[in-house]
Amino acid sequence: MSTIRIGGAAVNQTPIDWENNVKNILDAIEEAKNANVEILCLPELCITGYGCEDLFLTDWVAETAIEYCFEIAASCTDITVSLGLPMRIAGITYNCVCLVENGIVKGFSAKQFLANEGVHYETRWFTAWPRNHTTTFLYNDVKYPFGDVLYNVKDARIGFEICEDAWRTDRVGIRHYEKGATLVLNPSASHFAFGKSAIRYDLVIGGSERFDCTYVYANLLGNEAGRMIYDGEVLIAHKGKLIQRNDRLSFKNVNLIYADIATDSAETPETVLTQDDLEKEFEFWEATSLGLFDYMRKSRSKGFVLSLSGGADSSACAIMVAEMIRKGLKELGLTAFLQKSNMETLFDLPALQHLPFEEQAKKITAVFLTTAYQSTRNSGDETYTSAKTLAESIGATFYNWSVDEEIEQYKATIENVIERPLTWEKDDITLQNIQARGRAPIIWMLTNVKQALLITTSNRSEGDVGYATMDGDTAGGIAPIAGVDKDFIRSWLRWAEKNRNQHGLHIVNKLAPTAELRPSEYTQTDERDLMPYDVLARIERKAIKERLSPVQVYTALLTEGPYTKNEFKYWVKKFFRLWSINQWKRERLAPSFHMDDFNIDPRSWYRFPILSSGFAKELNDLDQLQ
Ligand SMILES: Nc1ncnc2c1ncn2[C@@H]1O[C@H](COP(=O)(O)OP(=O)(O)OC[C@H]2O[C@@H]([n+]3cccc(C(=O)O)c3)[C@H](O)[C@@H]2O)[C@@H](O)[C@H]1O
Ligand SMILES: Nc1ncnc2c1ncn2[C@@H]1O[C@H](COP(=O)(O)OP(=O)(O)OP(=O)(O)O)[C@@H](O)[C@H]1O
Ligand SMILES: NC(=O)CC[C@H](N)C(=O)O
Repeated sequence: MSTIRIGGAAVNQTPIDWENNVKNILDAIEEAKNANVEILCLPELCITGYGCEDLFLTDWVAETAIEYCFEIAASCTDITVSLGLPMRIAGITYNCVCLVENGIVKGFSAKQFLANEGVHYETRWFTAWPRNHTTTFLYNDVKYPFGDVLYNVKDARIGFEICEDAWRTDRVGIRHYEKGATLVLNPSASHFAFGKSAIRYDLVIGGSERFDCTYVYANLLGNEAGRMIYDGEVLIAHKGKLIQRNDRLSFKNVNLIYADIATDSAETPETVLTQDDLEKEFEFWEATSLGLFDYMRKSRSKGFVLSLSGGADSSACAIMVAEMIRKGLKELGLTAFLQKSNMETLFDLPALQHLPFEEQAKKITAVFLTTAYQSTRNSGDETYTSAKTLAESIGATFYNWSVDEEIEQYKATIENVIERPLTWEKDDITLQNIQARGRAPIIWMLTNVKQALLITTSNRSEGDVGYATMDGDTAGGIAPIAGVDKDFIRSWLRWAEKNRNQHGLHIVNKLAPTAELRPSEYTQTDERDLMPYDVLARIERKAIKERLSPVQVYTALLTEGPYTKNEFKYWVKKFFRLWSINQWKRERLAPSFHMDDFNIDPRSWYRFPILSSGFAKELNDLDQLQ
């Protein structure tokens, strides 16, 4: 039986980091050649990185990319490789892939369906290539086929579906099948979102069945450019069966898999795999760990600083950094993990090497994560104990100080100039906000000392309704949990205590979320200030993801229960009112990771005017309903 060995590799690229990107590509090719892979698929736009944004409109990025493309091509001896790059022809940019066979460029295929939904804005940079149209591209006096091209390599006839090309009902593979393709390669840059892998399985396995072909799918890997995380999924399917897949969300730079396909028989290979079906909590843990690791090293920061209140949000962020370290150590090993973090000079490696795993992880966490509990007179003992217990359990450095004196000083200065005392009855928000702001300068100061990243603990529910003090608890450079709602964060913490053995969470998981900004006699809780978090999450989904009007949201909630009409009406009005006046805060939040099937970040998924009527007519219509 004659077979062909086909592979796909995920690579962890960074926009215009030519050295890193080319090295990863060459390493993937080398690894593939060592494994006798004959045809290798690499991800979309892997030479430049997918997230170059308006750089795709420059001439020089495309010019540099094509130079690197030919340089890499020269080293592709004894193998066929696909290389993704932007190409500019007569001032128009196309999203392309180059096929190289044994060191020779065979041609270029251009993307026909551009991704322009949710987090994708490809039509801003690229022009879609018309189907069935082929031209030539002239480079160094040689003409190469360009456009909707099919390639004959060994016994295979190769066609490309470049990511979104496969996501349409009228997908490009249909025409490739009609033209006799036997192998479809799919170089992708498909952002991570909960449960999204299942859709890819349908496209890949379904495509291989429908087109009676072998199908190779290779996604980008890692937090490429700041907000989007790519899970590095690689799938190989043959005539309706999944025959190879990799582990997603790896900390490695290159993640290669391959399979042997019979070219002279209709038989399907013996090993048939099922879907890598991860639960949402597990995916959140893995994706956020990888997102943080890449963000830290690509921003050249030395670890993280966190204002740790002992409540759910800051504790979730602390656990994520601890998990990032443990995952990195397990996957890469001690030396490689510290080297990749650019932090190895901060450690005595020989001393660390002899420690058991958890001891090692704790010592590293002490350097990577510095936390501080910052009390005011309204802080409770329980939150202090919770913060301290958690920090100790993961090994983070923990400081405890009071910011009361500074806050009292600010208060006295203002009282002096306005010539009246500030009181909780009259000045509630002012007195709350100064406490949240009083914590910001000193935690930023510690962050500067450490040359670290300040984590902001903002979550999506808070972002919906602006329940945070600007330049206070929003202070920070990265917001790792801003892509998920508070209800989910709380359930994830319970999951992490049980499933990740994070025993330090036992106090956090018993506390009711509170800002702890009012004196204790006011018994402040988030849900009293706002509404039950599960209702907030339900309204958010209907209003933002499903794009329903206030009346439509209210009507849908009534069918679900279990609250009264008046309660729902009050909360829906509150949501839309707070949502609209707080758009400016969402514009100013630190970069956050896209996690769910929607988010509220105006720079990635959801755009909304900063100034608007505040749904005046729509909320009035809701009021009129019986
Ligand atoms: N469109 C716009 N563009 C620019 N600025 C705009 C603006 N609209 C209002 N503003 C300004 O925004 C300011 C008000 O915003 P800001 O000072 O942030 O304060 P604000 O949103 O009024 O209040 C903060 C809220 O967050 C809650 N909080 C704070 C801290 C921590 C926690 C917690 O859960 O731990 C909760 C607190 O209970 C309160 O409900 C005003 O000065 C207003 O002029
Ligand atoms: N006593 C404190 N010490 C240190 N940081 C604090 C303190 N109180 C609040 N913060 C900071 O302000 C952020 C916002 O508070 P918020 O109440 O929204 O979150 P949380 O306390 O982590 O969780 P929860 O809302 O469940 O109590 C905290 O995550 C933390 O970073
Ligand atoms: N790069 C792309 O074409 C991505 C689009 C595709 N719909 C995805 O989300 O995976």
